[in-house]
Amino acid sequence: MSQESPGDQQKDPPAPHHSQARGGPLREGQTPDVVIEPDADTLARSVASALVARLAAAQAVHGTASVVLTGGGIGTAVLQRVAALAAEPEHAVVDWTAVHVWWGDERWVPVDHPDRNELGAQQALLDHVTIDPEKVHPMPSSDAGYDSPEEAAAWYAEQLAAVADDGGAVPRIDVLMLGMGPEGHVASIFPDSPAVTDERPVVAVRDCPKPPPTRVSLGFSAITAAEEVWLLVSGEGKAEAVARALGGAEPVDLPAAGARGRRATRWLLDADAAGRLLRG
Ligand SMILES: O=C(O)[C@H](O)[C@@H](O)[C@H](O)[C@H](O)COP(=O)(O)O
Repeated sequence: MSQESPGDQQKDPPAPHHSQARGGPLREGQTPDVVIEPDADTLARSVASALVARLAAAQAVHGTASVVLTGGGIGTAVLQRVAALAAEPEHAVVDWTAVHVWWGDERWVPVDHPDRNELGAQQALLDHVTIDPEKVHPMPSSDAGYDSPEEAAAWYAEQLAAVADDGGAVPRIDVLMLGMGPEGHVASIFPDSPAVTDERPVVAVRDCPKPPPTRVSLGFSAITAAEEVWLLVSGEGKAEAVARALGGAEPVDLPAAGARGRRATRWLLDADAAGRLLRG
């Protein structure tokens, strides 16, 4: 994204790194942006720069910023790059003590389990910046004292609602990042699963086809309440799902197709993940 960053709202979208998706039953104003970088490392660097810029801009307007993190390889690589930027005085433009940090999903495992997305985010970013612990909102772990993931999901929904300033269910979320599985799952919303149609902002997910089988996830009502949804996708194994999502797949078949932001939806891809998109 040397020419265009996904967080830059001011510029017109130039080719070749930035093109409009075609097809699909999208309403006006919902057409996703597609950004294609040559490889995963370049993608992580450019998304990190864009995220820092977007959060700094949100802080300039609102005083605080709010981000939803994702696990996964590219999501974690982005956080590592954000930490690197925070260590460079000329790029340390985000006040991390004024950032609300949320998660898109979490595995129902003990707090110190390596599968926890929270642990990955701590190691990649949160241990390397000065944060306000009151503004960091991990999803509960299985050993946190909740009887069930359903109870934990309800608690997380309360946390979101508690800081929503308009009496709504979800606070302003400036950027919500999602990885995508090769079959099109986002957060822990899997194809043909009850979470696809669950209208609650936070849901318990059981019998996941990918281990661990039990999780807590934001639902579509929370995901689509975000100002901007950024889908971070790298690798050839995702290329078909990317093409189907941008080609108008139904969210029940391919949940990533239902991940849309209020103001922007950005598909941030490496060349391998973009390999089956039609050009021209
Ligand atoms: O267990 C999961 O549900 C996955 O970890 C998922 O949340 C992840 O974000 C995507 O599958 C993308 O992961 P990659 O970026 O590693 O491909």
